[in-house]
Amino acid sequence: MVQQNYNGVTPMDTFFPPQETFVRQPLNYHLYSAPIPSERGRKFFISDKIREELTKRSEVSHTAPMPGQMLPEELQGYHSLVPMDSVGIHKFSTWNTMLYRATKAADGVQYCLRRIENFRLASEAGFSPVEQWSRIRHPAIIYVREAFTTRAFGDNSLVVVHDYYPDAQSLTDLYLKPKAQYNGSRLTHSHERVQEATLWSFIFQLASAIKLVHEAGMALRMMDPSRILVTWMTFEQAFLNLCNRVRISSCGVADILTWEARPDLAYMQQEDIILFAKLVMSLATNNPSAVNYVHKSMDIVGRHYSNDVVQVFHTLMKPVTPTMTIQSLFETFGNKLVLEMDASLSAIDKLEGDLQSELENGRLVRLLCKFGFINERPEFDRDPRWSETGDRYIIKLFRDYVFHSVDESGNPVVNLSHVLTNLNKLDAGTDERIMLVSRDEQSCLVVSYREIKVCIESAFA
Ligand SMILES: Nc1ncnc2c1ncn2[C@@H]1O[C@H](COP(=O)(O)OP(=O)(O)OP(=O)(O)O)[C@@H](O)[C@H]1O
Repeated sequence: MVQQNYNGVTPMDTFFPPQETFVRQPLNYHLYSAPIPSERGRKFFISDKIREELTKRSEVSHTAPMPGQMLPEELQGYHSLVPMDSVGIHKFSTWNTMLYRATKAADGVQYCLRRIENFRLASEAGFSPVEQWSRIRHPAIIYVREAFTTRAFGDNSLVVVHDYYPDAQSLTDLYLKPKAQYNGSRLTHSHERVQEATLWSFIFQLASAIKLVHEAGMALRMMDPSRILVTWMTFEQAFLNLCNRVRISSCGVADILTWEARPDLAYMQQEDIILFAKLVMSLATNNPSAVNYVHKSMDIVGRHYSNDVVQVFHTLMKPVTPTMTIQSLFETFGNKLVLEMDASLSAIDKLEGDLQSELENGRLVRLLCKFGFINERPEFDRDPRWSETGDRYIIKLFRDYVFHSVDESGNPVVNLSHVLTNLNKLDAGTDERIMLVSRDEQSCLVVSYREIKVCIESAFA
């Protein structure tokens, strides 16, 4: 490393003329960052809805297993297994499957483990699809991590590991199962209709996933609404169709279960398009078997959706020919795709705005921790000089000024802006002066934030 003194002079300067001295400007980040232009209004923290949603996810990802479940303690580097829902056994074609959330010891991240009971792998080559799937990266496909067989559950189980999205809900749960509602005094059951903008968003995300998979020389092989998970929903009506994120789960499982050395790829890809058509029709009509009543279903679609959606159905419902590809569907999308792109850009802006409003919090928490370390230390309880003299006295008065102010009738002042403004000015060490008065009003000090900051630094040290 080159030695440098305060004037920026290095031994090399003997050969070069002196450089202009660099004057370091103080960072001016003591006030909350301005909101991004597209944000309406100014707010200090992320919106309540997003906070609620994120908290719910965090809660779901921390649930403990019900007692009395005989689960392996450790499984190929995964631990803390928790069955993912109360339903227990699910069916994957004819196989019984169970879903677990588990933490991987190597990275501490939670994953979704799908266990297929009593499965015997005919040959190691049966795992080759997992390798292919692990190369597929698409925002609408849940990433396939690995697969292995195990006897840890007391049988021969196959386990396929996918990324885990806490609190994800399937399209079946959201749109194909009737929801109970009280209508006056009567209990009624109704479906939630998919809004047109949301339907488009689902169509684009899934069609784009199919396109990528087909271009990689593979097939999805299942597009069941119970396997398509919604991992993020629109919260604010004003931002209709923002952030409705769908992801295809369980990719690769069907390939292992029905492994063939030479699969008929063209046939499987055409099957994908048929399955996709069935899925979209089920969603648009809230009916899982809509495809069995095409005329009636098209009638419902025509009544609730625009001509552009009907056009998509006409393309999807055309008799499948060997030359038909998912690309032909993209040709019908037209400017709807542009609208979807605009919507996702707005979604990014919105999240960026929310991120920005949380930007300063970490810094303030660090400052509050410092206060916590300094104020009211029990080991100095018997030494009143600890907080009644010198630096610590100023810190104590400042703490009282920020947190324990009272109004003229003696009621506590609970004003978050007062706290945030003062902590920010303290953190920046501004030259502005404030008057600190002791509780008994016997002493009064006028100090700058810069001086208080120095006191805190030295008391902490
Ligand atoms: N990767 C994942 N991350 C988070 N949750 C998941 C994941 N995969 C599945 N789930 C959750 O587990 C539930 C059950 O998933 P599964 O794929 O078994 O579908 P299912 O509705 O049970 O269908 P079936 O009964 O036909 O098996 C999903 O609805 C979803 O809530």
